[in-house]
Amino acid sequence: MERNEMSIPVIIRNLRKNYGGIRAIDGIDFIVQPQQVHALLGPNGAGKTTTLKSILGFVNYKGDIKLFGKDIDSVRDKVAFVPDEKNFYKSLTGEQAIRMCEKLFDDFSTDKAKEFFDKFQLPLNQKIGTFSHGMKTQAYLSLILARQAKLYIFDEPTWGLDPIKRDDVLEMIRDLVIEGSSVLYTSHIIPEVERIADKISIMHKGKIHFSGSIDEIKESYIILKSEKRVELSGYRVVSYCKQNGKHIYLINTEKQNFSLKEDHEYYVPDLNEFFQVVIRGERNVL
Ligand SMILES: Nc1ncnc2c1ncn2[C@@H]1O[C@H](COP(=O)(O)OP(=O)(O)OP(=O)(O)O)[C@@H](O)[C@H]1O
Repeated sequence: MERNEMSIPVIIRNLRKNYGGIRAIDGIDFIVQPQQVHALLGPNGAGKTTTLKSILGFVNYKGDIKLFGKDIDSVRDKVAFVPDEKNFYKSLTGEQAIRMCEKLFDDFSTDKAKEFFDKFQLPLNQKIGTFSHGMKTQAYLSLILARQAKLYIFDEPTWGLDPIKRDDVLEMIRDLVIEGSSVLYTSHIIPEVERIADKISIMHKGKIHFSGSIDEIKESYIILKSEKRVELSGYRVVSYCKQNGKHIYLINTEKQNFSLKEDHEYYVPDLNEFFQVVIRGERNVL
């Protein structure tokens, strides 16, 4: 093992996972760097949850996953996660769940957990199984954020939350990296990703199609939209799709001066436009 791998929260190399005949993950690589919020962004069925389950050792997989240079079982106490299915504490009240976490996790703060329950206005004496979807999400977040983990993994952490709670949770996630931890989370909500992610991996049909920052998107790509097909030989067209009757080209302009004689509409894409062309064009743009 290289020495510096021990400081890297997640390294994934050639991860593959099949469920019977379904190829859920098709050879992905990515790295979660220290003190970064890394978002795994993709449409339904992209393989995001399966990637998290593989990292956490909840499913068998092929390929290599290292957390702080080690296998998950050696570092489990440094990793806190909110799963996609929130059934674990359903027969417990908030109070009982907090007591259980106290016993389970050395890094758990009872005071912090109670503060979060209070902040989210969750009753401590009601069974978590009777909570609404949004309340369950908040209860799980309260129990996880009360830990002092080195790596936090969230599967759709804002699922079912109202806009105010969503904003609070996004701020809490940002605070984790300010305090020195690292975060990997899944989402398909682009404005949320735009707000808090340092790095974004776009996943579709089991593959990572882009991994980088919003600044890298803005510095290295343009979108060209046209009513008719455009001759772009000589340019690096990395993805193409047709939408609302328009031809849309995603062009990598790195180390190239982009100039067209004809009067075409072209501009620097925001994350939403970039995501749409990558996914609709089904291209790996790296
Ligand atoms: N237990 C399972 N058995 C069989 N197929 C599965 C299982 N879990 C996931 N899959 C399949 O693997 C693929 C990836 O699913 P996954 O849940 O990882 O996607 P996702 O990106 O998290 O989707 P979503 O955003 O809708 O939650 C899908 O085709 C899904 O049907």
